[in-house]
Amino acid sequence: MEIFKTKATLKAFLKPLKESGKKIALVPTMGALHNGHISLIKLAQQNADIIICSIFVNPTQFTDPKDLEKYPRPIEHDLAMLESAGCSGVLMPNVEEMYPLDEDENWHINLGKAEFLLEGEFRKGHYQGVTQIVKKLFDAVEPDVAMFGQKDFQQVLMIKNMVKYFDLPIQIITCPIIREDDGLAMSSRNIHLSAADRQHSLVLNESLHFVVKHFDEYSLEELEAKAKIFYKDIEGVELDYFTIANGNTLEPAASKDEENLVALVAAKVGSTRLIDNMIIK
Ligand SMILES: Nc1ncnc2c1ncn2[C@@H]1O[C@H](COP(=O)(O)OP(=O)(O)OP(=O)(O)O)[C@@H](O)[C@H]1O
Ligand SMILES: CC(C)(CO)[C@@H](O)C(=O)[O-]
Ligand code: BAL
Repeated sequence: MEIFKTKATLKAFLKPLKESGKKIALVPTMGALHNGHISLIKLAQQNADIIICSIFVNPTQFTDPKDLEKYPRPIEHDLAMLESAGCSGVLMPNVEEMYPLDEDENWHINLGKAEFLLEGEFRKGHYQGVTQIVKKLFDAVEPDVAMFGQKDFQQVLMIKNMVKYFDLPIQIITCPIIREDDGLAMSSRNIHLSAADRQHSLVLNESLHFVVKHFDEYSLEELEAKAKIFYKDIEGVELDYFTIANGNTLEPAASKDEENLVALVAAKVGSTRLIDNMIIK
């Protein structure tokens, strides 16, 4: 597995591979890898010949400086995981490599109304930062396909909008959510959960599961109300939102008959903010 600190060395590595017709996949990450990330690598291997993973904790998508500061960075562990997963190359740039210019501060593109809902409401400007770095990574790698996890449901929608905005010839593949045995969605931030938080965090999966299981029995209002009751009286858990939304617009579902429905949740568990979702249909 090759390790690249600069875009130029990665481009030089990829050039002959592209010329010989190899299909390239990019798996963008912020590191602190777990089996969710490895599932992205494995799915990439089914869709391409050469798999490039990027590890970059992107400052422009963090709205809370403490969140950025304490983001885990276990680099040796990450490289060992990628090596044994059969990843072809890793791009590990520093901040100057990705943001060399003052103009970088001016990034703004139209991502549609959904940018401002849900995560966009709680993390203002988050998706401008995400799409800015993903565009830079796409420019550096020029992949045929790129893999993103359904765990960040809204992120996938924003990336697809960014791809449309620039008319990029890149296929976006969404990977299912990988969970721990007890249902908690794997996330790099889970490492910050105390033993009590870890127990309390199960409420996200349980409330989503309830909505999917009982979807036919109740109205949308009843489902949301019942899901929110799960969060009452759990010490240290603070619900940011629980919504049943249209999977294309992320607007609250107006009717149970809509075609794409998804339940999405974000909650603070102790000092850690977690997100999760389940597709209803
Ligand atoms: N449990 C999971 N199952 C599938 N994909 C996942 C999972 N967790 C993260 N991913 C995907 O991995 C990619 C990189 O995500 P990232 O490095 O931010 O990890 P993360 O675990 O989501 O971390 P955090 O949520 O703490 O930022 C994203 O496309 C994300 O959706
Ligand atoms: C896509 C991404 C790597 C951009 O920094 C990040 O938002 C993530 O890890 O989901
Ligand atoms: N996994 C999404 C990246 C973030 O939380 O900033």
